[in-house]
Formats: sequence, structure tokens, C-alpha cells
Amino acid sequence: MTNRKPLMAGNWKMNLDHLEAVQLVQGLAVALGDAGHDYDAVEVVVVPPFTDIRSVQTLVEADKLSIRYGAQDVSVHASGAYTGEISAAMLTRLGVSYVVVGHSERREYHGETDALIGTKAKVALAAGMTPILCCGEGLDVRKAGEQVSYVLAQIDGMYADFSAEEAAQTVVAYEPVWAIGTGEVATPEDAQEVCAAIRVRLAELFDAETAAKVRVLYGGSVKSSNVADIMAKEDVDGALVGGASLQAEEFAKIARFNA
Ligand SMILES: O=C[C@H](O)COP(=O)(O)O
Repeated sequence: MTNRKPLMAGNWKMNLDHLEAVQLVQGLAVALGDAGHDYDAVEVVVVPPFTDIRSVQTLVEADKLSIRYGAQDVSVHASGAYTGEISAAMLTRLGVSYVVVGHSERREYHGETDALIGTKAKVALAAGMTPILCCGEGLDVRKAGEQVSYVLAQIDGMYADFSAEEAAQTVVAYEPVWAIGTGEVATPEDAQEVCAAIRVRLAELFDAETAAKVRVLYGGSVKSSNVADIMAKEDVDGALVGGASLQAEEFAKIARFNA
């Protein structure tokens, strides 16, 4: 048995402007409210683009919503001449609770390395936000059957400078790149294999108590139709959802996987 609270996080990626963001969060709140969702049992988080966050904050505060929100990235710098970057302090001023770091799209299009991702995660933590550290193998690695060693190398790199106390406050998202936005979902067994290996590695890097606290999410073509089977796996503590989080009803159903 685990006391890790399931976390359903919707990563909107570069979709929806601030007006659409308000509509979606309102729709999600209504769908979850109508269903009597217990936010203490399953945490629900939206991760909009930076430009939407202020509007989401205003809505969440005005309507006293229990939905929490995150950012898709954070700068390693505190302030200064870093054009285009957003600091951790700017995010915390907007009530941001989570920061996704090292998404495979940041790794691919922005050359982010495990070391940089680890630094970003520590910056987020130091500012009081929870980092969601992403990892996952490409199709070539999966075909070679090397997914576990590949992902564990990413874990080693990202957590290299973490203390156990810091690590215990993080979330990991395992997202096989071949399953992202493709409709190709990993089997629950595939997800469990890697998520369990991540937890074992965290226990080796830190200790068993720390590893037991870290929530490990699965991401990659999660939908309301497949989420329950994935969530039934012991080491899967939630989902990082892309496309399906852009529809209020569908994301509400995902959050209510156990209803
Ligand atoms: O961050 C979310 C993932 O990249 C999954 O995206 P997807 O659900 O559209 O496959």
C-alpha cells in the first residue's frame, strides 16, 4: 500500500490563449464539481503556457478552485539579461505550484541536458515549487530493449546534485517519447517496468524512505479509456497528459480514473 496521492497533470504545451485557458479551467472545474471530485484523493493540475498563467491564477483565486497549476519550464537564472526567460520568482508570484522540467520536447528542440534539467528542478524547489522531472526513451532505445538503463542514466544525471530531502519533494514523469502524441500508448506493464526501476534507483541514490515519497507519473497518449489500467500499476502514481488535457470533460474523466 502506498500513501502517495495520485497526481493528474495536464500539460497544454503551446496550445490555448489566455481566454481559452479560462474557458477550459472553468469547464474542468464544473465537470469535476458535478462529479463530486475529491481533490484530496486525486490532485488535479493544469500546466498552461506562461501567457495564460495570470488568467488561470485570477480564476482559481476568484472561484476558490482546488485545481492547481504549473509552468512548462523555468529559467536557471534569478533575473537579468536573459531574453525570453521566466524566473522562478515570477512563477511563485503567480501562485504556481509545479514546474515541468526536461520535457522531451525541451530536450529535443532546446538541447536540454540532464544536468541543466537537474539545476532547473533545484531552482524550482528552492522557490517553493514542485518540479516534475521528465525522462523517457526514444523508439530506437525501446526497440533495442534498453529502456530501463537509458532512463536510469537520465535519473542519475538529473538527480546528481540532490540531497535526499530535496529528492523527496520531487515528482518524476516517465514519458516514452514514442508514445507522446502518437496514440501509441505503452502497456501498463511497460509503464510499470520503468516506473518501478526509477523508484529502485531513487532508493539506491538516496534511501527507501525518500523513494517511497516520490510520485512517478506516466505520460504518453493517456486517455480516459486507458488511464485506469495504467493507474492500477503499483509504481504509477499519476499521469502527465498532453492532448487529452485540452478537453475539459475528457481530462475530468482521466482525473476520476478510480470513480
Ligand atoms: O506532457 C505530456 C506528454 O508529452 C504526453 O502527451 P500526449 O498525452 O499528447 O501523448
